[in-house]
Amino acid sequence: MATEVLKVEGLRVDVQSRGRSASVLDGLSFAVGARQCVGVVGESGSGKSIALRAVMGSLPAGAEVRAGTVAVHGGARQPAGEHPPGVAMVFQDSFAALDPTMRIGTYLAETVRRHRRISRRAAWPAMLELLGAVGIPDPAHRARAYPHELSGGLRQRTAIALALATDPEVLLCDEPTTALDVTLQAKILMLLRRKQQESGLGLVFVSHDIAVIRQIADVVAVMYAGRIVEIGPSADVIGSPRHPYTRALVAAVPDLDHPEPRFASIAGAPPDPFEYAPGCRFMSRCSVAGDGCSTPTRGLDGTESKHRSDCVHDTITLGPRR
Ligand SMILES: Nc1ncnc2c1ncn2[C@@H]1O[C@H](COP(=O)(O)OP(=O)(O)OP(=O)(O)O)[C@@H](O)[C@H]1O
Repeated sequence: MATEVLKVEGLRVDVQSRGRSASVLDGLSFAVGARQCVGVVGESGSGKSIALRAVMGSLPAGAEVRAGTVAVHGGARQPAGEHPPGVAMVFQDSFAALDPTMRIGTYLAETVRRHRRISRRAAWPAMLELLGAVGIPDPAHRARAYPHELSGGLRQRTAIALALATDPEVLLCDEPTTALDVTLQAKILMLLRRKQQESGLGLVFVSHDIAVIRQIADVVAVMYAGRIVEIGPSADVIGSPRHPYTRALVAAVPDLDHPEPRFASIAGAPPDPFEYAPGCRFMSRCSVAGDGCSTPTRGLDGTESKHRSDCVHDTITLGPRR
């Protein structure tokens, strides 16, 4: 792998509800190289957002990091839960990222000024350049708008510009293009790709849309019930999935070349985190589950695992497949 810009190891996050506690992330480990994009897919509730927020050090109330480390740019491993330097995030909800009381140009220019330690006068054109780079038409005019005066698409692009204003080495993106139309989505993906090439930016890109992930990700991590169940080069994971869950997920994508595209869905629902049973969490929905899938074992990182290295059907790791 190229220079590693982010390494996450053994991340565990617990949430509390009515006096009970559940691990919604369980021993998550992955790495991102410079210019690399790690795409994260999985059903709703699998822990994609919580994973990014835990790495960013901005978990919602009620969620807490219980274990794990984060290292940036080959530096020392730090306990997860603090905002690591050089890491920025684009949230699903772009409203939350912007200050509703400030014109977007003022807010963005202020971020640029503080980060680059330049004068207000110098920050203004730099801000306009950023707005232009994310495809905002007529930046000088738009810069005077307040967040609520912008369409969802323009606001989302402003949020991306804001994240890029800090010149991050790693950008965590939580469904940043989901609300945008296909053309705009493609533009944003191209912009992120360009940033990767220009500045070596490493990306972690969460999406429920495998088509988008296939377009942007070099590596795909598939999450199920708080664990990564399969991770590897995207062509392999999407093209020839090994884990029964990944297979079901890929099979659920409609065949868009078919005259009448049809969605298949995965029967059943993911387990409630407060009810996680020992062993494989996909077992109850798995078409090939058998004896032994409910026996807990320990993975290399010490976490209970039936889903990863010891799934009877798969051995799922980064790197070339034999
Ligand atoms: N603030 C919170 N308090 C308690 N539980 C939470 C909190 N936020 C998330 N959870 C729980 O953590 C688990 C993972 O949620 P998360 O939002 O990370 O899933 P996701 O994969 O990002 O889903 P989606 O695709 O719908 O955004 C879920 O079971 C969710 O109910």
